[in-house]
Amino acid sequence: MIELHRITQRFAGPKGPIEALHDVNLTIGAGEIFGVIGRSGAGKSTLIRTLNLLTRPTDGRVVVAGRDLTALTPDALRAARRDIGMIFQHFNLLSSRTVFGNVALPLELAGMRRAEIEATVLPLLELVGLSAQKDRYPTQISGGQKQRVGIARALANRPRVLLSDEATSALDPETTRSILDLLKRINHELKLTIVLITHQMEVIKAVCDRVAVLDAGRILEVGPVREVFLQPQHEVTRSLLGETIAHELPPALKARLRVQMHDNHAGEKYHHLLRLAFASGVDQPVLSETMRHYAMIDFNILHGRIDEVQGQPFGSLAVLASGAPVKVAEAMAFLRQRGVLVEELLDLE
Ligand SMILES: Nc1ncnc2c1ncn2[C@@H]1O[C@H](COP(=O)(O)OP(=O)(O)OP(=O)(O)O)[C@@H](O)[C@H]1O
Repeated sequence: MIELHRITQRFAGPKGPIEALHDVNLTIGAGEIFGVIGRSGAGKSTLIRTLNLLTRPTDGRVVVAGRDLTALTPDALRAARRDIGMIFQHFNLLSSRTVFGNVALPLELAGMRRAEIEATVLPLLELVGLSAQKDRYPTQISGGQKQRVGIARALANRPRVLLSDEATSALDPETTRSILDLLKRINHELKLTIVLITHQMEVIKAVCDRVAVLDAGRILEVGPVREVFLQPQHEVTRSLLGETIAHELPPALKARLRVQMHDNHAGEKYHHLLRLAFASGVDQPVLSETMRHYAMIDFNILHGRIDEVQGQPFGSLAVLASGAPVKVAEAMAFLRQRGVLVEELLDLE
C-alpha cells in the first residue's frame, strides 16, 4: 500500500545541512497498523509528513496505492491526498466550528452538498462515539473527545490510509487506551491502513502489527512487533523498550550482581546471568523441566514479569544459573530447543 524508496531529507540547519532522513526504504502492506518509533529528533515527524508529501523529500520516491506521489502534478497530488487522512498530537481543530462543523470541513472544501455532508458526517460521529456532542465546540469537550473529532474528520473523505502523528502523546493513559482501541476498531472495520509515529513503546505494543525503529534518520530494524520485542537487535531498541518489558534489570539488582559476579566462581561453580524470553507462551513448565534435568545447576530467579504483546503472554526472566560452564551451556541448549530465547548477559554496565 505504501512504499518508500531511498528517501533522503536534508534541511538547512544553522551549522550546515541536517540530514533528517537517510536512504530510508520501507514497505507497508494494505490493512496493516504500522508503527514508527524513535527518540526525539530521530526523524519521525519528517518521515510521516513525507508519506503525504507535506514535506517533499530531497531524494527518493513515495508510492501510495500504486501512485508515485513524487511524480504527480499539484492537482493530481491534491486528489491523491484524499486517500490519506491524518491526525495530530494537538488535534488541530477549528475552535470556531462545532464538532459537526469540524468533521464536515473537508467535505465542504470538496464541494459536497449539505444533505450528502450530513449523511457522511453523522455515521462518522456515531463511529467515534460523539453523536451526542455534535453541536459542542472544541473548548466544551475533553482531549480524548477532541482526538475523536480529529479521527472522524480524517475519515471524512473515506481515505485508504490514516497517518497518526503522536496522536495520543497529549492524552492520559486511560484516554490513550480508548483512542488506540478506536484506531484498532476502524483498522478492522474499514480495512484502513494505519501508520503511526510515537516515542512510546506502549503504543506500539498495544496496537501495531509491525514496527520500524528509527534513529538519526536511519531505520535500524523493522519487524513484527512480537519479534522486535522478543529479540531487539539494537541498543536503541532495547533502551526504547526500557520498562515496557523486562529487557533491562532494575539498577539496584544490577549493582548487587556486579559485586556478586566480580568473584565469579566458588569451586567448580560459575555464575551465569541469563535472560530468558518465552516466545511461545508462558503456559509450558519449561523451567521446572530444565531444573529437573540439570539438578547440578542452581537456578536463582532474580527478576521477571509477564506482559501481554498483541493479546499473547510474553514472559521474561533474569536467572542466575550457578554450575559447571559445560552443564550451563547444555541447559541453555535444552531451553532453546523448547522455544525459549536464551541470552547470557555478560555486560552489567
Ligand atoms: N523544517 C525543518 N527545518 C530544519 N530542520 C528540520 C526541519 N524539520 C525537522 N528538522 C530537523 O530534522 C531532525 C528530525 O526532526 P523530526 O521532527 O523529524 O524528529 P522527531 O523524531 O519527530 O522528533 P520529535 O519526537 O522531537 O518531534 C531534527 O534534527 C530536526 O531539528
